[in-house]
Amino acid sequence: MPPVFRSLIYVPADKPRALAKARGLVADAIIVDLEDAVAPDRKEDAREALREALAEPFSAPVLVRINGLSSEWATEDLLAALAARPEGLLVPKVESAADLERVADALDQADALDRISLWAMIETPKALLNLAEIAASSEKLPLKGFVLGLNDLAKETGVRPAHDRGAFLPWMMSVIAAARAYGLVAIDGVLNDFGDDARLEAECEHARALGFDGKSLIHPRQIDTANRIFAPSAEEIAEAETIVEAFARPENAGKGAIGIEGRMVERLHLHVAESLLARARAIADRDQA
Ligand SMILES: CC(C)(COP(=O)(O)OP(=O)(O)OC[C@H]1O[C@@H](n2cnc3c(N)ncnc32)[C@H](O)[C@@H]1OP(=O)(O)O)[C@@H](O)C(=O)NCCC(=O)NCCSC(=O)C[C@H](O)C(=O)O
Ligand SMILES: [Mg+2]
Repeated sequence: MPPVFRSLIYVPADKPRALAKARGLVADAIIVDLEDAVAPDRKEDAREALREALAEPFSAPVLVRINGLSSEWATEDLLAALAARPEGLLVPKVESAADLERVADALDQADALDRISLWAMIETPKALLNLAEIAASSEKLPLKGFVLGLNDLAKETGVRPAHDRGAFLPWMMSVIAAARAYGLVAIDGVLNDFGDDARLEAECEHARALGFDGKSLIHPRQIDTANRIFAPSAEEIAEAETIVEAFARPENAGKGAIGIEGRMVERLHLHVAESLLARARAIADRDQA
């Protein structure tokens, strides 16, 4: 089954009510945050809350976002995260493959390399310049995906975020190219205006059209929109079924390209259709769980 990551919601580790709520949310992953959502003087409390929270099950896989590797909190965060046994670690401000190797070494020492996946935040100019080597590190490290950090990218580059996200487009597409080259999941950045449903819908449609698998979120009200837009629509499923059925007909056996309703359809489209149907099945399974 292909992985399903339509919606990944950040939850500040030091907000007990939000953590309690997150346990039952229908997001595809929960990111318990020790980094930017937690004030410097709350870092220790947040680590303690993380340990307590992960002692009980969540309805979705949990990733823990540690503080940046160059921060004073990184080592303690790593230890706390490893003890809490999440499904994944989200590493912010990754700038090179060497950064991920450092985290993987810590996982290795804790005998956790085979049970905790790594996710890299792409949110600095150096990460953009080093995307190829960061993605290629997945050949030896348990790197599962990229999560865009558009707030930090705006801060670090001077880009002024606009509704159409035009200035981010080349970087977003570079992330998609690097992710696809190495079979990684690609997740769009957050929309800070969590009360703006129309803008959320537009950003999800935009990200899906660019090839992203899902969106990172900051508020529970954003989950349903992301889950709906990053899932294949009924129309797309029907179209994919038509293609699969057409290629299965005896008269089309051995043909590389066929015509369906006035349109050329090649075997590569059959593979796209089969992937879409597999994703739709995986999402149906996830939604029933
Ligand atoms: C953004 C918020 C601070 C808004 O909080 P608030 O005004 O309190 O929201 P509500 O009153 O509407 O909350 C309603 C109930 O929902 C719960 N809630 C709110 N947010 C979450 C959440 N993220 N997960 C789970 N539950 C949540 C509240 O507890 C209320 O429930 P109850 O108390 O029972 O009534 C707040 O939403 C928030 O803190 N969001 C997460 C912020 C965060 O994590 N930020 C860091 C990640 S984003 C980032 O860093 C991006 C990246 O790195 C980049 O560079 O771009
Ligand atoms: Mg950030």
